Amino acid sequence: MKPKVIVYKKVDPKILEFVQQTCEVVYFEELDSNTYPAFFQELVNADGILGSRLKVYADLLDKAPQLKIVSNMSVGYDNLDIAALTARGVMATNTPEVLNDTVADTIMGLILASARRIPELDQWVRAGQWKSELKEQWYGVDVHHKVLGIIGMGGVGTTVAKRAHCGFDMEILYHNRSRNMAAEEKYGATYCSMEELLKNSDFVCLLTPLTPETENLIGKREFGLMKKSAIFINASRGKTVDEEELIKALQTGEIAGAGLDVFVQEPINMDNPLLSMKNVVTLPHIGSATYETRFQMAMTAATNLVSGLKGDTPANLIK
Ligand SMILES: NC(=O)C1=CN([C@@H]2O[C@H](COP(=O)(O)OP(=O)(O)OC[C@H]3O[C@@H](n4cnc5c(N)ncnc54)[C@H](O)[C@@H]3O)[C@@H](O)[C@H]2O)C=CC1
Ligand SMILES: O=C(O)C(=O)CO
Repeated sequence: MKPKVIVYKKVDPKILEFVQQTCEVVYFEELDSNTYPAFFQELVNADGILGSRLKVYADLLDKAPQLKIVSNMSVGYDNLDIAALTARGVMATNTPEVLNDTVADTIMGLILASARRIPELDQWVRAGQWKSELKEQWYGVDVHHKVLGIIGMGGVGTTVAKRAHCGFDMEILYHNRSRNMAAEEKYGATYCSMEELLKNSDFVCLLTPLTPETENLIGKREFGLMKKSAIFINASRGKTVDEEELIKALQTGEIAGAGLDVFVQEPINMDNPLLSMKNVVTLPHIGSATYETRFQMAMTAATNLVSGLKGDTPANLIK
């Protein structure tokens, strides 16, 4: 008998066909108040689940006594309680590497958009404000030859460093749990303390996973250490930053601007002050959201799922 799996995110039909070769698939394009009851019903005898963002904690695992593998279709896995999964002998996998280039492109987009004020000026042109030669008040700041500080020099961080160093002649500072010799050798990145990085960077880019250690990693003290001209970029998770302190730092001119792909609450509340700040560029968590990369992520997640259910060790087993 084929193992039973639930795919709870919209994926390309080719992904479903691949999984169906070895598994019986129950498919939900998304989980919402309409589909949750059926999802929980199917969970009772599911061997595997594939999707993203679902909080897989002990309470959910209690409803899934047969579960053998949780295949997360993202590299970040702060939605999984790894200790609870391990205690029950359930494998968990993620999708690293395949998204590095796309996420790094998004981050360069945020850096350029905030430094050169692209969304703000787009609005200005469309509003019919471009009536004479551009005045100094609309100038931006250069990105090339500036200092980029990367906190969390892993797969995505290294790929951002490559673009920034090779394409924009930027000087790279980084802070990480351990030295990244490849980034140092290939992209001239310099390892430094968090404090040094914050004091000396023109752009501070946060790329750590969300863990108990990194929750609110950047707050009042850290914004206070940054240059007043600094632009803060966050594409990790909203909770790695104290969002209230970010808002204050932007309001008081402690920093010059921000480019944000992630927020404490997603989708963002329309009354979030960040949305009314001209010096903030906001994106709806689109880091990896291209057709090509989402397909690769889904195929990686499907391959992990099938491999785990066949009794092999999945390539991206979270340890
Ligand atoms: N906005 C988006 O759509 C996306 C967001 N992400 C986020 O970015 C995170 C990083 O992704 P990858 O680079 O693929 O992961 P990775 O695991 O390759 O790199 C993370 C790096 O952060 C470092 N790190 C962890 N804790 C740290 C700490 N306390 N201080 C300093 N460094 C620390 C690690 O040593 C590692 O080098 C993901 O966990 C996810 O939350 C990733 C992809 C897309
Ligand atoms: O992979 C992740 O962690 C994301 O946030 C979406 O790509």
